[in-house]
Amino acid sequence: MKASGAGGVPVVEIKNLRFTYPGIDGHPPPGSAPLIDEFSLSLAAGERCLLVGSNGAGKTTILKILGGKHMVEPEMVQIFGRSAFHDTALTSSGDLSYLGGEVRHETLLIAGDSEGDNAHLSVPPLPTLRPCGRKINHAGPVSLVLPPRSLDVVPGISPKAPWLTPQGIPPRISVGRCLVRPSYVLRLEWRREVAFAGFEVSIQMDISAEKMINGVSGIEPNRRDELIKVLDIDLSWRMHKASDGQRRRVQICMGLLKPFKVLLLDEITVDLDVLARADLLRYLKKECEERGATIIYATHIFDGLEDWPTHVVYVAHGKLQLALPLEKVKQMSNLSLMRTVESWLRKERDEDRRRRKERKESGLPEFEKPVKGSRVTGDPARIAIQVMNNGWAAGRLNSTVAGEENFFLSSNRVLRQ
Ligand SMILES: Nc1ncnc2c1ncn2[C@@H]1O[C@H](COP(=O)(O)OP(=O)(O)OP(=O)(O)O)[C@@H](O)[C@H]1O
Repeated sequence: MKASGAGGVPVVEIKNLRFTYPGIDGHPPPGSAPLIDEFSLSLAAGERCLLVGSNGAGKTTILKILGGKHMVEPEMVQIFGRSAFHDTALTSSGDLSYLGGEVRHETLLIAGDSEGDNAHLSVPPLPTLRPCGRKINHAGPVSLVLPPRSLDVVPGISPKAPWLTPQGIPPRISVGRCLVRPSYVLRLEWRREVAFAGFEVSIQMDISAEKMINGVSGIEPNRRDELIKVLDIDLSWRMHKASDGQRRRVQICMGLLKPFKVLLLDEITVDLDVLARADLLRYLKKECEERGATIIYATHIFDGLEDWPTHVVYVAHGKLQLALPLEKVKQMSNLSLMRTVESWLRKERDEDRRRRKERKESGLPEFEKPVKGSRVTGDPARIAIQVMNNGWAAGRLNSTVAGEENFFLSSNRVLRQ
């Protein structure tokens, strides 16, 4: 099934997307079913797509793939005809913006050593990413590997890793008792249970909202002022003392400062009061109508959304179920949008229950057993070749380490001082 924008050139194009969360072994276990499968969608400039589905349906995964956070084959997901994962300029320019929800995937830069510009083809296997005795046992996907001279395209270098600067990385980095000679930088992601602003700056430290917002350079002052007004931000708020909703407003403001062309929103309005949410939705609609921005918004909150989207996309079990213009949805059902979606989800749940009952009655386990350690994206034959070429399939490296220890340095040539 496929949704098409109103005849315009597609800005967002998903073609037969197939994705399974990769793991550290880099190989697909036999029989693993893809999490997202045969998913196609196309959206044009100015369109606002509401992405709906039950918990675990795959909405966040789809948004993150669109945001270039998971590797898929380039032709499967294109933004302005470019692969979001491979073409990092899409996000670094601000053209493509992802604003995540409560549990945010934070970026981690790892320096290591590998030869040449094709560093991304020779990422060392996981064990070599454990220098200094630090254990990496829980992870985010490897989303980007860059040779150091590409470092300036990585947005939001964390101030917690002062050795990483937009100018490049020094020839030697000292970490604890280790001296690392890096020639590539790995960008990993991992889940973190605290709110973060875009730009990888913690928004729970003792810093004013003003400093955070004005600290982003190259922003058009009128746009900044308008966002501060729309989100009703008091610039004197100290972030460590702000309420969840106040912090969330600053996070959203920072995520919208650059005039995005495509915005991916993964439920970010949970902490907002009714007024803030309504004003934000109005602002986003205006961005689409006046600037031709395209927005995909995954949410479970339908308040104020009745006439907001131009399209509604329903995903269940990683598969596209419906992708329709809002008018078509309204023609299909006399109910409100929320009640319509509720009826879809109810039907899906009843189907699931019926299937489980049938399995049980025929002596099978009620729930299908997930294959552990699922691994691969795209066509298995092609992936096999990629794995052979680079010794690395997109993997997840999860970190349970918090605070200062968030930043790992790794190398397959770690020198002792
Ligand atoms: N890092 C991960 N590794 C393996 N599986 C994952 C990972 N993240 C999510 N999943 C699985 O992928 C499926 C889809 O998750 P996803 O977060 O995309 O769903 P969602 O539709 O956004 O759900 P919700 O509405 O609850 O936010 C779930 O079954 C989830 O368990």
